[in-house]
Amino acid sequence: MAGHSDNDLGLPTFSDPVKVAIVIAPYYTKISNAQLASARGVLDRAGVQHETIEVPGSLEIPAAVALAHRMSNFDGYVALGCVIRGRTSHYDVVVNESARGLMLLGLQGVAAGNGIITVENMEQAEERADADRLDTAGGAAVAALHLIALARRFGGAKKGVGFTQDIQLAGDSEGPTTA
Ligand SMILES: Nc1c(NC[C@H](O)[C@H](O)[C@H](O)CO)[nH]c(=O)[nH]c1=O
Ligand SMILES: CC(=O)[C@@H](O)COP(=O)(O)O
Repeated sequence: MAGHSDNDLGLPTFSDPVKVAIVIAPYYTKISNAQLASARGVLDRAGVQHETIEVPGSLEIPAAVALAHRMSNFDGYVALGCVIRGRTSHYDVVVNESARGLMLLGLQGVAAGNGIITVENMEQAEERADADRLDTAGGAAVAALHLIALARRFGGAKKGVGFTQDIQLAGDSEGPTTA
């Protein structure tokens, strides 16, 4: 089990191939190496194909997910990063806007697990990146897989979730991008 949860949903199984993008901001090498190892381990155990996309910082992760979702054929995404509070309010910008971006994509039907660690110091980051302790990266990979399974269970739902409008992206002839 990842994080503080005492509930383990296990790994979903898939009858058709699944392709996942790990989108990582390797801001702190030791942390990102641990995150990658855990997330890749979960995806390998699930029998899922995956590839890794790197961006400079966590603030770029939602845009990278949106670009990949629009221009490639991934079934889901695992967002990995580590944001450690500094001496200004920039921490709040990075944390809040990366989370908001991923949530908005999720509400548009993008299957994304958020494994961006948001902490006060490196000690807290190490505890959350450690696969044998809080394992937030593994948890994000499991979350993405469950959202992919949900999308397939609903048959790749095409209509919106009711309170968001699918965004018609410029140049999209087939209509809004959905999962
Ligand atoms: N301080 C951290 C950052 N900051 C960089 C931003 O994410 C972004 O790349 C920059 O503002 C340019 O747009 N990013 C992290 O992932 N972690 C940090 O601790
Ligand atoms: C999360 C950040 O952007 C932060 O690390 C930057 O540090 P500072 O707020 O001291 O500029």
